[in-house]
Amino acid sequence: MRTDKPRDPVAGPDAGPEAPFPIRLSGPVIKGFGRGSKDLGIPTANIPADDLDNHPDLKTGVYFGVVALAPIQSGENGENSESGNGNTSGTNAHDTILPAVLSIGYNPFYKNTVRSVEIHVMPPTTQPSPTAATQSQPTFHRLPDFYGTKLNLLILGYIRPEFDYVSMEALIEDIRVDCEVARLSLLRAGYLRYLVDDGEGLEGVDADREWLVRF
Ligand SMILES: Cc1cc2nc3c(=O)[nH]c(=O)nc-3n(C[C@H](O)[C@H](O)[C@H](O)COP(=O)(O)O)c2cc1C
Ligand SMILES: Nc1ncnc2c1ncn2[C@@H]1O[C@H](COP(=O)(O)OP(=O)(O)O)[C@@H](O)[C@H]1O
Ligand SMILES: [Mg+2]
Repeated sequence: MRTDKPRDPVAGPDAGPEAPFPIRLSGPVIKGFGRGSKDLGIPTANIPADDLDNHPDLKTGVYFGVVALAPIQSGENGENSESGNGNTSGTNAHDTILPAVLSIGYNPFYKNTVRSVEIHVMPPTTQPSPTAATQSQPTFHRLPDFYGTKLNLLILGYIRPEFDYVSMEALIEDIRVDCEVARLSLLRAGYLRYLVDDGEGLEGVDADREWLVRF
């Protein structure tokens, strides 16, 4: 169970990801238990946990990183189904590397028996955070549904273990703080370079950014 200890505002070393990070996971977005949006108001894109077999030492918990979504396929007549997809964020998620916060594990609050990998995609860091404590009514980022789309995820750091909670409100509040920790963590130069090309030409970073948008 979570204690009332104040949370650290950032996670991971300031200089940038430290081994075993960055970790690459990818897969098609699959159906979960349908709780993220319905119960919590926090959509999470679930991907198969199979890739975790390559990382047997990776513990369950909450992590931050960056994601990219495969481009939307053109329709039968060659038209792009992008138009009218209801994306109100002002950016095309399918063109962009976006910040993310994720949980890997058994969701102790719900007592799942299978391990899941669930990613909450956040708005670009250039936009105001919808989950900031200063918002009168914090809300979680929502895109048009993208089930079946291939998603590439680069995990850059560990935030905390998974907990059980006394109430759903307490779980939601902790996930809200996770979003803020992820955002502030990614705004440091050593992490921001995964979201935005900093022109430094760092070999590992460039290779990871290229991998992210290769589908
Ligand atoms: C950043 C983040 C942190 C989470 N932390 C916890 C946690 O500590 N304990 C828990 O039981 N579930 C946690 N969850 C998982 C939620 O309970 C989960 O997203 C919800 O059950 C939705 O599942 P679904 O995708 O199967 O619908 C977390 C999810 C996210 C995105
Ligand atoms: N910001 C977002 N992050 C992740 N998924 C999102 C987001 N906005 C919309 N979605 C969509 O919502 C779905 C997840 O909703 P959720 O309620 O967690 O259902 P499920 O239990 O099927 O995973 C994702 O698969 C995706 O299609
Ligand atoms: Mg989900």
